[in-house]
Amino acid sequence: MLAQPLVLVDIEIAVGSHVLLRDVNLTIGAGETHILFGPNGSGKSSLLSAIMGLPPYQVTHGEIRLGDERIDHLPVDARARLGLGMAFQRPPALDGVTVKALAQALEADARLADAAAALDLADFVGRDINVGFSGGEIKRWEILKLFLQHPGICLFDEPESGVDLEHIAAVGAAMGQLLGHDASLAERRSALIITHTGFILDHVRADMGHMLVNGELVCSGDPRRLFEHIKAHGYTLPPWASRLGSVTLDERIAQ
Ligand SMILES: Nc1ncnc2c1ncn2[C@@H]1O[C@H](COP(=O)(O)OP(=O)(O)OP(=O)(O)O)[C@@H](O)[C@H]1O
Repeated sequence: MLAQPLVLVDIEIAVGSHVLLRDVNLTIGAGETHILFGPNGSGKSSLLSAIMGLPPYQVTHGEIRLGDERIDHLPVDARARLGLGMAFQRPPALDGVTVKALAQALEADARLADAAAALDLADFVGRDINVGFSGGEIKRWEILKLFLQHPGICLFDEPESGVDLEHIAAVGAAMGQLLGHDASLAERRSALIITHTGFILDHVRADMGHMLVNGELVCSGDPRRLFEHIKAHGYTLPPWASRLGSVTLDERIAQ
């Protein structure tokens, strides 16, 4: 599926009456890869879940657009059909559904063998999805799943966490291949990637980085520079980054 721009306009995300994110404005152009940084509990996974349309995360203000289509009122399956795909941080086990069966349902049999081999999952095609998989195997399966689904825009929730040092390069290389980072911009997939370690920056062409603190996007800028700043100074506002939102970072952290 071809990449399309994903646009978030002034969105607020809540679970029941509890607001988790507010004033989020973000545009990921077709074929672009954006990186999302932020401390634990800042709302990164909630943001990805709300974009994907997963309950209980509700968009209570603003709009999410995929290409020309407004998607924030659509159920998760409709969003998937329009080209959104997500590699989950903690996906469920699917008893009775094998990797091979899902590949067949997605009409992706032809892609299965090579992609599974690249992710060292060739022996897993007959197994039920995530049943008895180790933490690292689950993460590799989530990337393989996106290879089968071929979405136009991929959301990755900490794809490296729990992956050992030998497999981490394979995960990074597979993500780069999935996103088409050796292809022209028109042939690439778009992506929004949550990372704490920054490992993915060695493997994909990241176009933009964003910092999320206390449920608000506070700044954006060059992803490598932003990551180096976070390593040196924590989740503080870099003087060179474009500031977003209406209050200062210190004010936001104090809230
Ligand atoms: N279903 C929910 N009900 C109530 N609160 C929730 C729910 N989901 C998330 N939260 C809260 O929202 C806040 C943000 O959680 P989220 O998982 O999005 O953070 P995160 O930035 O992804 O953190 P981490 O880096 O630790 O994975 C947390 O305080 C969390 O407890």
